[in-house]
Amino acid sequence: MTRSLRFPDGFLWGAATAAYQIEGSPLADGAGPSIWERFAHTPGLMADGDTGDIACDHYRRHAEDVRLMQALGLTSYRFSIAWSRVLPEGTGRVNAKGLDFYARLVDDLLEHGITPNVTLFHWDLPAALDDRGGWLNRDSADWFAEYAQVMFRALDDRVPLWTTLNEPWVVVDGGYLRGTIAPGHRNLYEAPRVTHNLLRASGAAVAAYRAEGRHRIGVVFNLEPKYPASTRQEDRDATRRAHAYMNTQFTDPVLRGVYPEALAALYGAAWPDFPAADLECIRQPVDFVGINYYTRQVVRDDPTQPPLRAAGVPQRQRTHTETGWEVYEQGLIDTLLWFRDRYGTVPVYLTENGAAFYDPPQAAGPVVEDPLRVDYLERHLKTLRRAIDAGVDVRGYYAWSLLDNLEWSLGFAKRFGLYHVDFSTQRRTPKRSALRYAQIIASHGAAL
Ligand SMILES: CO[C@H](O)c1c[n+]2c([nH]1)[C@H](O)[C@@H](O)[C@H](O)[C@H]2CO
Repeated sequence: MTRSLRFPDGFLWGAATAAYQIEGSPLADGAGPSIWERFAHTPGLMADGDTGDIACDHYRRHAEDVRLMQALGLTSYRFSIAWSRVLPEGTGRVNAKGLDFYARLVDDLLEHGITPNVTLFHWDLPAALDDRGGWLNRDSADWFAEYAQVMFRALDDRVPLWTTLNEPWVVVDGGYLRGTIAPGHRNLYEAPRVTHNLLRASGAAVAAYRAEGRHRIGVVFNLEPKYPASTRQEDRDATRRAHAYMNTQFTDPVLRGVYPEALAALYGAAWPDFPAADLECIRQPVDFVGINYYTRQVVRDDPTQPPLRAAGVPQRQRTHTETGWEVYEQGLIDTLLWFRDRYGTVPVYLTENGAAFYDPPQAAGPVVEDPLRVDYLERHLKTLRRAIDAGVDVRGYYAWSLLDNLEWSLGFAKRFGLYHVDFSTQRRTPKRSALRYAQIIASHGAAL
């Protein structure tokens, strides 16, 4: 007798996107430039010279895309606000046309029975604020709280789920340590200060929400479980460092009010002495946490890789995605159980999960066949069901992504979408994974 895989009543079935990756028209109707406008137009930084100038043209095709969501039976849609579309200089003047775009999108979603889940910051900081120091400037917490309050006052009557930040780790590691994403810095001393100001900003926005919000607000972390490559003490220590750097550097301050002790040793002289009052702001209680899960990392000691002194060990015996990530669904339940055991019963949404696979060129038929993505989706949803059965309070799942889109500096070649996008015609075509997801949604999981 196989146990039913039905998900709990009220569980949300969603898909996720982000403004700069899908909208296009980045400077339309009075919008100001973001740091991604600058980064993407800097020669040599983007694969194939791809930019978000058009992307999926969602700014103009949003009504069509909401109908695509309805066709799948989605009950929720996670998307981000382009901060500089609403506040062109980042603070002060509000661009009514920018705000109106998001109000119309929210109203359209609600008319189609789709719950909006709104991310305030998905990496596209207004360029005008970067000119004032960006996340290196302690004032960034106030700038973000001001922007958040504008959005709460405009849309909180219709938006039941808000998140402050998407994946602060990626901003810190990619934007300030490795330079692989905007603003493209490579500075060990900047990294922990940016972590701190991002978390301060999130806390300030949550505090602003408590003053007038009527619904729920959280924050989104990418969590990647780390497994030692061997039982050697050096590998176990390296695994602990990698876990602190990528995971608890962010979850512990927000959910426990302290940074992991390992960070001071990891950053050394670059580790600042943060005022205790800052941690009180950062630890503002959240109503839920979004977790983005894609893969795991097997870790070995590597003294040649400062500051982490750790390296990933390829698991060549297993399927990998086009972004080089191992398909490892066990890591999802390991992560969710770890999260619950460490932080208790804070509700969780799986706010991103998906894979880029090479979708072979296909005749322009009604469906793009993507068997590897179907398998990835099924593996992870079955595992999510196991985690819920084990007592983890998971309230929803968001496939990354609704559409093939701009995979940041990797460009358009990495395709994560449930819908294939022909970027020369903007034609959307459902992939087999979209149809399978629709079937799973229609049965509330029983069809898994
Ligand atoms: C480090 O992987 C992260 O969990 C992660 C993966 N992803 C993300 N974060 C971002 O939130 C999305 O904007 C990306 O498009 C998506 C696919 O790469």
